[in-house]
Order: sequence, then structure tokens, then C-alpha cells
Amino acid sequence: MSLKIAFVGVGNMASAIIGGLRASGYAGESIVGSSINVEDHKNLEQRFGIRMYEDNQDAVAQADVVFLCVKPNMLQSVVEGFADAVRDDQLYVSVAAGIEINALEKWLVKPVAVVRSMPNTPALVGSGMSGLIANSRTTDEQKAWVADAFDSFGSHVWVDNEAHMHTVTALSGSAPAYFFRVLEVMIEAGMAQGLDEATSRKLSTYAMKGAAAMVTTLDDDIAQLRRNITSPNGTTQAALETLEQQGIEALVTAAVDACAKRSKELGEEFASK
Ligand SMILES: NC(=O)C1=CN([C@@H]2O[C@H](COP(=O)(O)OP(=O)(O)OC[C@H]3O[C@@H](n4cnc5c(N)ncnc54)[C@H](OP(=O)(O)O)[C@@H]3O)[C@@H](O)[C@H]2O)C=CC1
Ligand SMILES: O=C(O)[C@@H]1CCC=N1
Repeated sequence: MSLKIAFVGVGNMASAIIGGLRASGYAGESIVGSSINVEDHKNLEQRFGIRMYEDNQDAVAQADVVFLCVKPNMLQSVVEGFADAVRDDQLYVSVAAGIEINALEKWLVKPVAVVRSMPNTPALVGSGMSGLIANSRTTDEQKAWVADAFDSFGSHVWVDNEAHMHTVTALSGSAPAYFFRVLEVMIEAGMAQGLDEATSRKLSTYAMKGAAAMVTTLDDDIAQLRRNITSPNGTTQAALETLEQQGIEALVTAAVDACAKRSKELGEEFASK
């Protein structure tokens, strides 16, 4: 089924999704976007072959599926601003961190199908991962469309408990940033030992890419994959012992917990409004 898709807010996350959809064959003519920053419109239209509108209502009015891609603190006023264009045959897909389905239903007023999603920016290169949960008005056909759309730029998991979306955010939505940070530190450490930046970046990045590819393609026990690299009293053991001594487990767990906690707070902040 060829549906018209509107993106309300076309920043980092929407661009990653649109890039992923376009690369996997979704036609530019079936995608429109809207954002207040008109200076970006020409660039977005050229980059993705889509049509951009200044008024959210103009994009929403012609869509079968509307992706809500503004910051969580903007979402209520943005949705209320285009409320006149909402139709009950539309499907709304929110990517906003923390915002609960019942808040979205209240703001959209009309009884519409709503999917709350938590994608991540690797969507831009076809390696996205998204958590999804749908409201009771979402039909099986709409769920299948959403799953296909999200798979076009990576993969997805459905969760059956909305509280799990906080964990999805902590392990997936925000997580590429943790790995970017680790890479930044590794590249710096390589440079401190005398490598030039390009060489340090290539070595560190391919190590991360290769490790992730082994886990996703071999589906082996991760601890065993780690042990396979770790010779007794060898170089890897020296590095891993340092990571443990410096508290990697507590550090990573605290980061994941802080992320989920912030997602929960955002939900609570906007639930009552
Ligand atoms: N970035 C990420 O990795 C992820 C983000 N998300 C979620 O995606 C959403 C967007 O985040 P992100 O893409 O990073 O943020 P960005 O700031 O990059 O994108 C938001 C876009 O919305 C535009 N905008 C602001 N106000 C309006 C308005 N009134 N009408 C239409 N457009 C408007 C902004 O324009 P301007 O720049 O001019 O203000 C900007 O282009 C958030 O809810 C976030 O929680 C989810 C998963 C991952
Ligand atoms: O930091 C944020 O709030 C968004 C949501 C997940 C990734 N980025």
C-alpha cells in the first residue's frame, strides 16, 4: 500500500528516518515535511527529493501517516497547532522520548491510531533499531505497515508494556551516543600514543564495527567472544582488568539507569498537561 507520509519537525531524527526510507526505495513524492526553519527547506528538498511546508497543518492535512519528530517539550503545542487537520483515518507515529500514548491521544483529540516509537540515528545508514508500541486503535494492517517502514532503515522490536520504552531508549535510542563517546576517547588515546587521527579513527572504528558485526551475525555468547581474544596474561587481559578496576560495570549501568530515569521524568512532566 502506497501511503503519503508527513514528518512534522525535520531535524536529526526525522532526517535519519527519511534518509533510510528514501535509500530503501520509498518515493520522494510520497513524503512531505514541515518545520519552522524555512532556511533549511531548500536543502532538505534537494537532499531527500521531498516537499517541505512551513505550516505543519499543510503537511498533516495530506498525510495518511504522520511522524511526530519535534522535541518532547514542543510536542503538545505543535500537535494542538495542527489539530484541525487531524482525521480519524490517520496513523500518528511519535518518536518523542518519554511522551506517553495517552498524552498523545489527548492532544490529538480525534480517535486516531497512535504508535509510540523510539528509533535511533543509525537509521540514516540502514542500521537503525527501534522499539515500538501501538494503541488499541491501531489495526494489524497499520502495525504491519509501521514494522515494514521501520525495517526499511534497520530493524524493530515491539514491546507490550509502555514502561519498557524507557529501557528501549536507554539501550537503543540514546545508546549510539555512548559508543560515539567511547570512540572519541579511544581515538584520543591512540593519538596520545603517537598515531595520526585518521589512523587512530580507522583502527578504533573498525574494531567497534567488527565486534558489533560478530555479535549480530554469529549470535554467539558475548562473554565467549570476549574470552576468545583474551590470552592468559596477555594484552587484552591487561586492558580488561583495567576496565574492571576502573568500574566499567557500575559506570555503564549508571548511565543506562540515568537515561531510563530521564525518559520517565519526561513522561511524567508532560502526562498531566
Ligand atoms: N536525535 C536522536 O538520536 C533521537 C531523537 N528522538 C526524538 O526525536 C525528536 C526530535 O529530536 P531531534 O531530531 O534530535 O531534534 P532536532 O532539534 O534535530 O529536530 C527537531 C526539529 O523540529 C523543528 N521544530 C521546532 N519547532 C517546530 C514546530 N513548531 N513545528 C515544526 N517543526 C518544529 C526544529 O526546527 P529548529 O531547528 O528550527 O528549531 C527541528 O528541525 C525528539 O522528540 C527526540 O526525543 C528519538 C530517538 C533518537
Ligand atoms: O536525547 C534525547 O532526548 C533523544 C532521545 C533518544 C536520543 N536522543
